[in-house]
Amino acid sequence: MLIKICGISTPETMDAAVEAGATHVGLVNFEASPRHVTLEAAASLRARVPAGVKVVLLTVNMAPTDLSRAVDLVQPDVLQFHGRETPDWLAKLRETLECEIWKAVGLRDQGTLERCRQWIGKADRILFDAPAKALPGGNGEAFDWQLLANHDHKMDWGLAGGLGPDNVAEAIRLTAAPLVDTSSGVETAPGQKNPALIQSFCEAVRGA
Ligand SMILES: O=C(O)c1ccccc1N[C@@H]1O[C@H](COP(=O)(O)O)[C@@H](O)[C@H]1O
Repeated sequence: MLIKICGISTPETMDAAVEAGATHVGLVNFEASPRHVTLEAAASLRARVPAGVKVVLLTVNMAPTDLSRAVDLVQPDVLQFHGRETPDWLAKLRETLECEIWKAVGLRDQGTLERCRQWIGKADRILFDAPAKALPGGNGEAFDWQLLANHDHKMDWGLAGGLGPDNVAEAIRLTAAPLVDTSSGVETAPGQKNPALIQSFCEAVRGA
């Protein structure tokens, strides 16, 4: 089971996520987010992560020139796109970059789920999240997990949106998600990650 702890912004919480057994750690470069880190800060946090744990750099509608600087500086294992990026652009990035390309999609209904087929062969993984609100993600909102129950997935995928230590086991049971992703659910306030909550989340996933 893959576990992503996203929106990490301090060395202490990065170390806590690694020690708790996260397989992926996420850094958010998006100024409107309470979890925003500059690319320089992201590079410095990235340097603490041991081989074997993958670093995910999350961006939203980033300009191509800025993206190439971000990749050079941070050297992520995964780029997570959380905006209105097009399938063709991501497919091109997938061909030219060494890192994995993930696309986050706000899952509203069955129609959205069907339209997600457009990402097959264009992204390495699709991340199902709650529909956008004030922010495109990171709102701590869950969506109707029943939409994914027994769904015939045609590409790698993961589950995000409002997951925390108290509901992640149920989410896995209902959806059989191979990867779970949390941000708000392991915080005491927006942007304030908590090591004990990170630990509880990882234990709940492993116990599911
Ligand atoms: O975390 C943010 O602030 C954020 C900003 C813009 C886009 C995505 C963002 N977060 C990602 O959204 C999902 C769900 O987060 P949550 O657990 O509901 O808070 C996750 O991938 C976050 O990393």
